[in-house]
Amino acid sequence: MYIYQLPFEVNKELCRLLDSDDNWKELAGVHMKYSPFDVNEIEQVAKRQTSSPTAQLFIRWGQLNHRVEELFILLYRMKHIPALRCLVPVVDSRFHRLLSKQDSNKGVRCNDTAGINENANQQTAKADGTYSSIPIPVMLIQKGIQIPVSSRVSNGVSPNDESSVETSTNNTSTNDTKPSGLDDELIKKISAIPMVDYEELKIATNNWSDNNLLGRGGFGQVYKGVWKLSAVAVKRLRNNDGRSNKELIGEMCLNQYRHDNILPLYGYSLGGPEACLVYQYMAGGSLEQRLRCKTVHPPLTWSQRYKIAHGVARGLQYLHTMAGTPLIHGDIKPANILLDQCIMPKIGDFGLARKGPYGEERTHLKVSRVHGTRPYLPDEYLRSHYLSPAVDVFSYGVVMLELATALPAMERTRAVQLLSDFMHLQNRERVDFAALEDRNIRGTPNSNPSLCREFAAIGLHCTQYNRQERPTMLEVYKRLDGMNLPEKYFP
Ligand SMILES: Nc1ncnc2c1ncn2[C@@H]1O[C@H](COP(=O)(O)OP(=O)(O)OP(=O)(O)O)[C@@H](O)[C@H]1O
Repeated sequence: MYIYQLPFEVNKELCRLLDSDDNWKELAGVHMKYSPFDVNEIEQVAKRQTSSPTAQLFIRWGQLNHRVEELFILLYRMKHIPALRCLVPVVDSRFHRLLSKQDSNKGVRCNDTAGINENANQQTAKADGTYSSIPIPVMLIQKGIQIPVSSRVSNGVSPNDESSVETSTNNTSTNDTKPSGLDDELIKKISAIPMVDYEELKIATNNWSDNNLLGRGGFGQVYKGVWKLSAVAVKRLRNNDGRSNKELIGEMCLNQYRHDNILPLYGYSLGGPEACLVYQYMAGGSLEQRLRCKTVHPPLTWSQRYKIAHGVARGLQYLHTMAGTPLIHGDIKPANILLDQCIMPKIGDFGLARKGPYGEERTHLKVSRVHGTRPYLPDEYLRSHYLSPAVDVFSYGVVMLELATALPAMERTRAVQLLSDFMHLQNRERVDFAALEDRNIRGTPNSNPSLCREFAAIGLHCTQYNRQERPTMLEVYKRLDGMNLPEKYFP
């Protein structure tokens, strides 16, 4: 049942309970992740219409196709027992366990997923391993059971990208974070993301027509579609295998981070033959396509390159400065930088993102597995498995070198295969980087040797071997922002 289908009496009682002591504000701000601005706006609308702010909140949240089971989980997180009781008649019986647990613990937080798992699994898993159309958190929990995270053996190379890496060590004293860890925290995060019916996506993409195919990645294919009158890109994850699920869940966890330079996830679908993620469609394609001139668009101008560098730096510094725990993207590369019709960049593909070290005194985590794309990863991560925001800084540096030169990050036929190594060598040999400017614009009216040198210098700084010598993303952003450039360069 969707929120907007809540029976009148249940809705009324919930509004009464949540209006009291402004409980709805905690629900909206803390659990549904509305900004203080949105919360204030909801309050103002309710005042103007002399209606219940909770009712206004439900109208707004309900427009995103949220379901009562999702609300039930958020209320469980709030430990709001009367509101949970009120919802009991309209949520699936598998969720009632949460209430009894909450009751018996008298407000002590607990992790109930194990109990639900067993229960839900028995009731809804079909013999062929597929799942019937059931409430989404249960579906995820079931899928979580299927993901053999601890037993999965790394193959070292991802199927589609020979330069992608995924290595593991036997180090047991790691602080690795598991995007697929289906705990209470995860349920809280995913429950704020709208679920989309698989059939709707099939229609949106013209039955997965080849004409709608935008590209292929390591996790599956991406199709253009029109969904609810909006242009979307639908990532159809291959076969629900462990890695795809892991990416799916990782992306969902990250969806709580909203920023102009982060690709918005509109929804997800788990009910069909394949899991799908629905994103905003980015008409400008990926930076990878633009740098390799794989589109009908002309080569990027320098003001566009600047806009991209500036926007990606802004998005990354946002992730890295999350209160207490930075968020590390882990796979920054041109293929994961999407451009809208105005060349505003948005960082996508959060499947490998992880929470970084907590607290100011901790500089890095030692992780058990290294994920990502080799030419964009620094030595300390590849060899020592040290994960820190400096990993993203290094990757960003390689992207800056590519923006300046359009040379590939790794070239097997080049004497020095890695672009970062190659550019450091050129620097030691005092080569003028203007001579390495993207050959598509070098010598044309669009050429800008000084900006090319500046981009290369930032790229070299970010790809310093010692991570302590790399700048933070905030420093990079400020350096870009402080450049004395004509008006047209500024986003
Ligand atoms: N939101 C989007 N709008 C427009 N095109 C997109 C969008 N998302 C992805 N694409 C296109 O689909 C291609 C495949 O994307 P996907 O994220 O699956 O793979 P990738 O990032 O290239 O590789 P991998 O996931 O293995 O790192 C992209 O290169 C891009 O061209």
